[in-house]
Amino acid sequence: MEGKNNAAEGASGGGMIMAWLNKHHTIYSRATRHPFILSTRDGTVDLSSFKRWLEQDYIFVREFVPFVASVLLKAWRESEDGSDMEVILSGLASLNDEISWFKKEALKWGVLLSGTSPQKANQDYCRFLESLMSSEISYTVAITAFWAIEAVYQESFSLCLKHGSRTPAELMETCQRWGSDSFGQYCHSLQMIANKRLEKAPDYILGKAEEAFLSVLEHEIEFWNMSNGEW
Ligand SMILES: Cc1ncc(CO)c(N)n1
Repeated sequence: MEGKNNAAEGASGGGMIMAWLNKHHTIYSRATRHPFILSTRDGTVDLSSFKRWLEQDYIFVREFVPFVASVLLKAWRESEDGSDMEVILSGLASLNDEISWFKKEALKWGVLLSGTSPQKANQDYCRFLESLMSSEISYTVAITAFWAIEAVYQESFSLCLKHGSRTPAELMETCQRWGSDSFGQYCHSLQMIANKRLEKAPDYILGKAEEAFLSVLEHEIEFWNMSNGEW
């Protein structure tokens, strides 16, 4: 029988992704416990870093939309499971809300979004996203990268909401956007989809998916570095 395990495995966080998270624990922690996040949690974050992050992430999210659309298209073409599309579509829909949120937040901080250009780390990350949009990249690799991109933000910002954190009140909305339980649920659904695909994937696809996962982590670290003004 096929599909005997998914619910149980997902619930225990098993599968290939859990294996990778263990294997690549060090770099994963560098992406999810970056000094930028730790200083947000401790309330010592430099507000000019936060503003730089806000301005740059707005540019990133606009580029992220066509990437997610490309994953949706691949799901439609390659997945037999109709529920994959619904999860990806919900992600795409929430990006619409997110873009409005960035504009509102920028206004609050006096950050001008119209005249800004992407810094190098952002450009590199966006170029990487573009490479994943190619029709030559399989759904399995694309959904794995998509999960990783969302998971890094979830894991990072949820740290700033944990008991005992001293996140400044004016940064709470940002942390809740990605650190909330509902965003966590969504990431969990993406993880289950990715695991289900990886389970059936041939070795060469597994290799490419692992490589994409690691590239996401490297780009995320560079993105935080850039926000902190270290470039
Ligand atoms: C750089 C970056 N990574 C991940 C996310 C999550 O959507 C984001 N908004 N920005």
